[in-house]
Amino acid sequence: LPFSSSVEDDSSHNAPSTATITEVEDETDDLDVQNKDGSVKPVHVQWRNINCVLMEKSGGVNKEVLKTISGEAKPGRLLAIMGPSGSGKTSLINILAGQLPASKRMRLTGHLLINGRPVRNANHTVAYVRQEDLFFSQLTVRETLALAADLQLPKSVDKDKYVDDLLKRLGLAGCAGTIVGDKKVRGISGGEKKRLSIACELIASPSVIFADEPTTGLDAFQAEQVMETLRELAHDGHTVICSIHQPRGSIYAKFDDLILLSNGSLVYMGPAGEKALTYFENIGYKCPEHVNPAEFFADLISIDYSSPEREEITCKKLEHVVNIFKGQMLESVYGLEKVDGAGGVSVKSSSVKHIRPRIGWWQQFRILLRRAWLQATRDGPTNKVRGMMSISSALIFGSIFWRMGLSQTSIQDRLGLLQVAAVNTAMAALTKTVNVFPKERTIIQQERTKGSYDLIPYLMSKLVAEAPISAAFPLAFGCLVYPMTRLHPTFSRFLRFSGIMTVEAFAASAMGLTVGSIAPSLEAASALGPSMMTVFIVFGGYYVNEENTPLIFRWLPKVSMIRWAFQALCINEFRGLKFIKQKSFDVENGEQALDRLSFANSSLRETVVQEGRIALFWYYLTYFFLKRNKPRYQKFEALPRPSALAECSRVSGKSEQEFSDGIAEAMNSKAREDEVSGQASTIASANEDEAKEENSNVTIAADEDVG
Ligand SMILES: Nc1ncnc2c1ncn2[C@@H]1O[C@H](COP(=O)(O)OP(=O)(O)OP(=O)(O)O)[C@@H](O)[C@H]1O
Repeated sequence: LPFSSSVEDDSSHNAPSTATITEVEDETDDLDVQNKDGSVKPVHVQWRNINCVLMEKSGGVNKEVLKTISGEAKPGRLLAIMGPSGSGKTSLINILAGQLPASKRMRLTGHLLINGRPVRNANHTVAYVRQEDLFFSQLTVRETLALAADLQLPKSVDKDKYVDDLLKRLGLAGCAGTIVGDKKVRGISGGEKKRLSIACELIASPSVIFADEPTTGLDAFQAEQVMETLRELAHDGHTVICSIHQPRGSIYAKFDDLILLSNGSLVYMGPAGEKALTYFENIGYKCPEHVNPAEFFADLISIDYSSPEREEITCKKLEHVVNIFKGQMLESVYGLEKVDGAGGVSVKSSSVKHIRPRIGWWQQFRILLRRAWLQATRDGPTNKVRGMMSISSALIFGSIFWRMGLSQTSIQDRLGLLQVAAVNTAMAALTKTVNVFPKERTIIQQERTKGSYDLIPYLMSKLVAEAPISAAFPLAFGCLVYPMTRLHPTFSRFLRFSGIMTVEAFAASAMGLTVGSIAPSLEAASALGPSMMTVFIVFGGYYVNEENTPLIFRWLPKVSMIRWAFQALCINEFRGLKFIKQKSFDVENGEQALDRLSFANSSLRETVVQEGRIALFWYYLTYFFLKRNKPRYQKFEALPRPSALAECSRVSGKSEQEFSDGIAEAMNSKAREDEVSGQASTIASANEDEAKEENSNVTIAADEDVG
């Protein structure tokens, strides 16, 4: 269990004000998540000279998000990253968690060490509690945890007991039976959601817990409870790193260590509490009595943009405190030597590893089917809206096309009704899916990052769970519209009518899944889905005859789910129908009507098979895009090793420090690239070698190459 506490006493709990970094004794090669007795394995996270730069398209530096940030987080301690808005807290926490969203415009350099080793060699498990809490809204707290436990824990673990322990430990026992809820249905509170997020993350037994602004949007009491939870987890042996904007005094008192950031620069890194205040007092900034230290720091390191004079004064003050801390840091063991000496200069991989699911496809399918079923059947508001839409549109169309009869004009009415029925069914299914799936996609991407399950069982479970519900709405529509309009009046035709609409709803829903898996946001999906569907409506078989379609668009009717549904509905309706003939050129029977639509030679079976193929095609595309569009994280770029650094510095005419600080810029500047081109291959080969041989003679080889 993640909670059993047995953390070795860390003598650095009372470290001096400028935190010193000591290499953690790592006696075993195995950096497993837990010790054999089940306690959390201590993980020491260290980072050096992290530079994160946003580049302009032209190659120049647009913004320095983080400027040469170094620090550490120790097991058994709660580290808070504080700073004004835009100071780089989220960026730093993302980098440390190995989950900084990748961007072509971003350059990330520096070192990240886990228990003294480059992060790629580490085997630690990371939990990341994000600002946004994403859950399946219709599941209860207990169900949410139980499903996560079923997917992530080995068979040998007593899952019920595990979940009970988690619920108790995180203060969620009281709301275990309450649904999580969303904007439409009220569920648990914001603080409970945050603690549920933490609980879900704890199932993987992480050694390091990251929490990005865990108190945002919570009231004071809830915020206090969430922070208390994180503090307890830290004291249980986890390494806890959280970012926080401006905590109240009682929350600040829970922090063991503190990082202060402003404008991407490090203002302070060391113990929180009195020691941090003493540090600032010693450099001339005393916190007045009875003032919340967090507020004091915020005032000290924020830039006041109210007037040019205030801006200049506050910028100078900030520069002053940043420089003082930089000086102290350079004097301490924060310097480059120790890390570089360890032989690891470039860290090319992020700490996010691809974890394989623990259980087989069948079990994954069963668990996910249960979740999808609960979510689909309990989502009362959505189902109610869909039901009402189906009934109201059936009543409207039923009234407009009331008792059509068998006159010549009824042929046009029939075609109109069948077309609007096909359009209505497709649109309803598509809209429902694009409104729900983008959020679900984020959840499944996060779960898949944790290795909870594979995509195929997920998609299969979704299809199976939603099938009865997706079929219910077209059936309700058909039940009303069919007798009202007096379509071909046999029961078997009615059943086929409903079946065709259901298959079409599946195809439209599958297209909604694809749109939801490629669109970057819910808004984009809501715009993209209906506009794609409009094209399929135009080529839906009613407005443009396929034979008259320009060659370039000929493929469109073939992939339009509306066209195949319309064609199938027409075949179902017209075959065997006799019309009242008054003039010689009148249409005598349904076959003739089908002939005029170019549908005479196709069979119902063929059209339904085509519709099924379209559904499968969209399902496959959804699978493809979900697989392909998994979150990508920014990687650290290679930095020169000391010897090469010295040579680069000599060539560029800059000091080593200057060269190191500006390396991201240098990497992107064409001119500088040319300047250091002689060293580029050296650096690359040195870093490649280093991946193979940690401490060997790579540096010598690099030196020789440079020579
Ligand atoms: N991918 C990006 N593209 C553009 N700007 C970015 C990107 N990532 C970070 N930034 C900028 O870097 C700065 C730091 O951002 P970050 O989100 O880390 O700050 P923060 O301290 O967490 O802010 P807040 O407290 O408001 O969340 C901001 O000015 C932000 O606009």
